[in-house]
Amino acid sequence: MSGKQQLQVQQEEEDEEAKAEVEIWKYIFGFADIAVVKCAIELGIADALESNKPQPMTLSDLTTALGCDPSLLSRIMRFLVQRRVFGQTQLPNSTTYGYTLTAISRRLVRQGPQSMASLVLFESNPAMLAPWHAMSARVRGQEDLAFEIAHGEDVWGFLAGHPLQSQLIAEGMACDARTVVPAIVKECPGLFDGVGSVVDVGGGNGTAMATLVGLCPWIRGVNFDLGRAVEGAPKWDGVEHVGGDMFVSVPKADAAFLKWVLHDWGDEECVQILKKCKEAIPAEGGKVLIVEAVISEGVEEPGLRDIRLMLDMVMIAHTKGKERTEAEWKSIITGAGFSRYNIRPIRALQSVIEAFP
Ligand SMILES: C[S@@+](CC[C@H](N)C(=O)[O-])C[C@H]1O[C@@H](n2cnc3c(N)ncnc32)[C@H](O)[C@@H]1O
Repeated sequence: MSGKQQLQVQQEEEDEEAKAEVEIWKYIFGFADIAVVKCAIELGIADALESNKPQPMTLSDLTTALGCDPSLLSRIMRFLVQRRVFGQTQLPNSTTYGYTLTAISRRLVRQGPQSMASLVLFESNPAMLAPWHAMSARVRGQEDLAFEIAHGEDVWGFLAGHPLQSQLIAEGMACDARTVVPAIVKECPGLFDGVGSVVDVGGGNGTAMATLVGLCPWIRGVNFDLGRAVEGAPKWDGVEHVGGDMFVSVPKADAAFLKWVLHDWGDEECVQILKKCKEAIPAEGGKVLIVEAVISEGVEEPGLRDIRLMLDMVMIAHTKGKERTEAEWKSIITGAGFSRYNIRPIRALQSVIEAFP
């Protein structure tokens, strides 16, 4: 190696060290992001800004509206403005600044059409954070799931006995359903042509079916989930709630829809669930729509890939499932007896996998 090359290598190493010196702090204090956003939702900061729209709110306005300590609130806002969660703008003819919503904080408005607030509150709930501390034990080979190590039962057993968390998951999943279902309908033209009925298997509180029926009014929707999940669910036009166990049987329909259900389960359970879905749809013209992430090597948009890999870690912490590659999807789909499948990517964490009997 020439002297010049040696100097270049040395410089690169120094740059790498300098970057790492900063980056390591993200891992030390990474929880601050989730905790402060949770705090902002609980305080109702985005809701106050939404109510005052289009006027920005000064610190004094916000302090009065939320009944908060001004000095602490200003530090929270400084942190969140730095992350572009909120914006800050100088008021006309004034030296005072006001806070505004950004594309991120519009998703923190509790009742907003793009709201992801309930999903933040579900994932940051102490019961859902506890299993993260048991990940290493599970990875080292402890048979119990991380969730079981933390709570003594799996997530579904736990939710059955904890109505607050059960409601949080239902509302959290509904946030995703409200954005993903319109993306599916828009980006997969023809997907629901000639489909008269759809059963959403593990459909939670029915938001996905209600959204689908709203966009495709020729569809009769069935929202199928565990009895306790559908008992308290809201009533939706065009959607029938049915309680039951997808490992036993699935209500009949032209198409079965499974969003963020199979990733909660191991391969064996996925094959069992898919077989029950196959029994529920017509052998001719029926299909199963699996709305899940597909982890691929290389071609994924890097930001989405990162979140898909994060979601895979959530699966270790909370379930016995995983995010799957196309080869892994193919294995369980063919294992359940489907003859063919295709994958339709959408602008979301999930793709739509169509599986045909
Ligand atoms: C992660 S949530 C997904 C909810 C919904 N599909 C969505 O994406 O908005 C998984 C759902 O599976 C349901 N589930 C779990 N075990 C089930 C079973 N044995 N039979 C039917 N549903 C079940 C849960 O109650 C929960 O609503």
